[in-house]
Amino acid sequence: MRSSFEHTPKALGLVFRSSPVGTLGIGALTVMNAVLPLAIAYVGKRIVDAVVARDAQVTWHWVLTELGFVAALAGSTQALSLVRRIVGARLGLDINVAILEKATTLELRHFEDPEFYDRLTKARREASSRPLSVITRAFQMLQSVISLFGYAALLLRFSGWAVAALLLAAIPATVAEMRFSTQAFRLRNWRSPESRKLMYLEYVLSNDEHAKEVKLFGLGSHLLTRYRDIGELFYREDTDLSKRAAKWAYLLSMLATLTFYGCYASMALSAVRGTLTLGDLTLGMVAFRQGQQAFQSLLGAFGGMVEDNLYMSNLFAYLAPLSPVNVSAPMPVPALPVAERGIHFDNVGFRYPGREEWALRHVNVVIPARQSLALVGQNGAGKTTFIKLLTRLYQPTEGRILLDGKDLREWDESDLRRRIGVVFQDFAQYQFTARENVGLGSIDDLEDVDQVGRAVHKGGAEAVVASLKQGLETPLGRWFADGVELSGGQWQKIALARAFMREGADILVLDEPTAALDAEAEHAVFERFRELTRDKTSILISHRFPTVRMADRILVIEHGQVVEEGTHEALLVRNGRYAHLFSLQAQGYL
Ligand SMILES: Nc1ncnc2c1ncn2[C@@H]1O[C@H](COP(=O)(O)OP(=O)(O)OP(=O)(O)O)[C@@H](O)[C@H]1O
Repeated sequence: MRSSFEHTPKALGLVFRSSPVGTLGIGALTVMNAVLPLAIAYVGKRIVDAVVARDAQVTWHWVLTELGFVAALAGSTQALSLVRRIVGARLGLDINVAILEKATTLELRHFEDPEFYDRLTKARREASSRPLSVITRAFQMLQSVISLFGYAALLLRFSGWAVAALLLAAIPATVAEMRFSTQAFRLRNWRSPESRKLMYLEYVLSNDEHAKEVKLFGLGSHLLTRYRDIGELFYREDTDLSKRAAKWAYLLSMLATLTFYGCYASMALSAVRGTLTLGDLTLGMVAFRQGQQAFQSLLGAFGGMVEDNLYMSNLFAYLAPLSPVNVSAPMPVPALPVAERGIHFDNVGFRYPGREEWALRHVNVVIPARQSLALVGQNGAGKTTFIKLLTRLYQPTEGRILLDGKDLREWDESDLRRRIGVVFQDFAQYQFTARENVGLGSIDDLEDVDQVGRAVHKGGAEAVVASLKQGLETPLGRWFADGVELSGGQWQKIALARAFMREGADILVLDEPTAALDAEAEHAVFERFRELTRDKTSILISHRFPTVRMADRILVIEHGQVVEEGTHEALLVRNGRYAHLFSLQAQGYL
């Protein structure tokens, strides 16, 4: 039971911090909504008594009083729903911001971890509405308790049995409701991976990125069938549960109705016998029925709280501090003669989370400052992984990486980011303006048009920008009005320019961002890149040898290990793996 409510105080805190005045407003209006119906019931009795006594003046007086109360109740009910909407809107925004804020602090491994992704989806799904629901229900419970005590006090004047019957008859229905809401929660949580599949299929079927392939390969009906199959399964499960819940709700509400009519009959007979006035009978009936509703609503709110707490456990699990990365602490490796400035991979090994195989193993590489290095290897050899480790997107599973003699793990995140400029092969295409697409490379200089201009020049994107109607201020991509879609190669030049925004960076990494360029254009880009990075450390990955041979030094990676290294010429003389790959390409096989 305790665990059913453990998130309630946190949720209340969340709502209160989001809208303190609104929360107090909900509290005050809820109390009014509880007290006014009691007053109306009592006034009703006085009206009937005055009518029976044939006293017109008193009747008028009470009728007008009741009118006043009813008007006040209508006002407070409206105000309550208005305040709730306002508080809900504020809270929805605040929680979504908190969820996204958390997302910005996540590591790459979290986004690639399906379990964590599930948690994020679950948190986003209902999180913004549940905390408000908790507070609404808490106040609803308060309102019901006040009403219940009021009606019970009114009823006690006639019969203690009536009060007991009132309370007992509502319990089974509530227990059933609680059970069904727990089952609904379990069902939705359990099928959350399937829900993500559903969302993904929806995405593939409805976005421009996939539209070409979906049409040309005729995937529409196949994907739609998959979508429909999962959707139909969900539909069946949901309707089954709803039907069962409705059946039990009906049966158990009949129990409450029977109790009500039992009491009604007994009080009516007392009135016939003259032991109860007509006013008392009216009051008794109103008190019984409303009391029964208040009690049911109390228990309903209680069940609802249990349900909200279950859903909120998803939100709080997501927002909870993350477990530290499961890797060895900096290893007490004997100090090696490292270059004063430069990068040192010291016996580095890495396994992706949840994978058995090593993506990289026993990598020992020293890259002195200002050297240009090329990584060569077949698909899946581990080249990108090498870059991900160097940029600390992942941390080595074993060994360590030193930058200027200091373990990467000990570097301050922002210092490290400032020093490294990277373009990955799957770089992002932001649906923003050209200036923003470039400027995002150094967020503090987003507005600095001169710096953006310099980066555009270095990235070789001048012609691209010149072809845009509104120049740098042209929105790119097709998502928003007036957006201009670029070709793959043009996007790559924009992404290159983005990397050059970091003017302070002394390590530049290009992970095959030029695949969409023709061989000549790629060569030109790398020549320029080499020129611009003469006094910097540069690392490039390319499958094209004319580009690769420009580097001072080449590493050949195979199955996660460095198998050869040296200059282009030295590697050719060696006549090993590199020479083999080179001759294949020279003959036009690669
Ligand atoms: N996010 C990931 N999660 C699990 N395994 C991964 C992940 N990314 C890569 N791998 C695996 O790690 C190995 C090395 O991949 P990596 O991307 O480093 O290769 P690469 O040499 O850059 O290949 P390519 O030339 O195709 O870009 C591959 O076996 C790949 O399947």
